[in-house]
Amino acid sequence: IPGQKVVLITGCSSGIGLRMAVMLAKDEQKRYHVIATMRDLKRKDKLVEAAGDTYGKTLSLAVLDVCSDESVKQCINGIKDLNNAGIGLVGPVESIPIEEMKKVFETNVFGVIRMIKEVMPDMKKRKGGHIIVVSSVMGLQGVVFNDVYAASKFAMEGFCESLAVQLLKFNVILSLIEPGPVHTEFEAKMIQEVKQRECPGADPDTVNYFKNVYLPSSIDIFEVLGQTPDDIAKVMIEASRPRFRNLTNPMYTPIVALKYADETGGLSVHAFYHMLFNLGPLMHVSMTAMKYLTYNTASLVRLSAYYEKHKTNIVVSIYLFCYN
Ligand SMILES: NC(=O)C1=CN([C@@H]2O[C@H](COP(=O)(O)OP(=O)(O)OC[C@H]3O[C@@H](n4cnc5c(N)ncnc54)[C@H](OP(=O)(O)O)[C@@H]3O)[C@@H](O)[C@H]2O)C=CC1
Ligand SMILES: CC1=C(/C=C/C(C)=C/C=C/C(C)=C/C=O)C(C)(C)CCC1
Repeated sequence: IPGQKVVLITGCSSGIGLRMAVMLAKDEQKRYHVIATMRDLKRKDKLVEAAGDTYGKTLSLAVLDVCSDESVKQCINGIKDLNNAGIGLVGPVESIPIEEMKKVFETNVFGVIRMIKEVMPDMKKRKGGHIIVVSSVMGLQGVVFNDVYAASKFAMEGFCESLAVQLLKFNVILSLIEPGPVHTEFEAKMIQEVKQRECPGADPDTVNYFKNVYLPSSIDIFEVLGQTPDDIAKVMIEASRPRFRNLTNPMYTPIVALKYADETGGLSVHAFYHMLFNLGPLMHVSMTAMKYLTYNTASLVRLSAYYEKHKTNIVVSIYLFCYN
């Protein structure tokens, strides 16, 4: 259909990819034709059901594995390319085999690069196109026990930040989406991974911090700050014009912003240490306080001015702010 934009999305069997595909396909003005891709079509039922009568009209299905050159080459013909496929990995570094780490980089880093390499030459030739990459807040700020996953998202951010400048010369836009915690299979897989991981090679203290300190905090953070895949899809669709960075969760933004408030990096390292090891249940209270505070934009602005001025621990500053 003339004027209709073709959007190719990777990783549509579940989560953010699935909801993005459905939301674009259901666009009332029918502006998009979505090619929803997944590596295994046996997993298509949830998507087909959610797509309803858009399936076969504004939404079609295709097979694509971001880890395979051949699969990517066979599938590509898109105008707008949304790189969403990704996998998580948590655990003490000592206990994770290098091979497992490489799988994360193969999917989250080389998977994205492979897709971009394939769609980019045609976009440059046409002098138009939009590449969207689902990164993470962990592409900007590491989180304890997520070392390898954060490293993979940092790698992608560096790649995209560099490439965006060149692409702009060809009128091709590159955008990153940086969600905080989102309730998808990613969350369930993470919780299961922490519970099941045997952590060979890690000492008992480390295993204890991973299972009995990190896990409850992490579950808590998902509970208090977690967004839905629809929230993420809306951020992209409702943006009036494309931006390079798109943090989707204003409640998580202060956590990412800490590193910019102190160039020595000490503030974020010590604030996270304090939140994880000293605050325990208090963190739940302060996160909840932050949730209510950030619902109000004016208080968010005041809050960030407060950080700026006092360059202090985020949780402590929230308390001080509450009493001010
Ligand atoms: N959930 C969260 O808290 C956050 C997630 N993200 C990012 O969002 C993106 C989507 O994750 P989310 O929806 O949450 O998680 P899900 O696990 O629900 O979805 C991930 C999708 O990626 C697909 N996938 C994995 N490997 C490949 C591959 N080699 N080729 C093609 N598809 C593949 C999965 O397919 P299959 O069904 O075949 O496994 C699945 O459809 C990821 O990049 C993730 O890093 C970012 C911030 C937070
Ligand atoms: C435990 C812990 C934290 C956990 C953050 C988490 C669990 C973030 C999850 C983000 C996700 C899932 C991104 C996906 O790409 C904080 C807030 C840094 C503070 C220090 C203690």
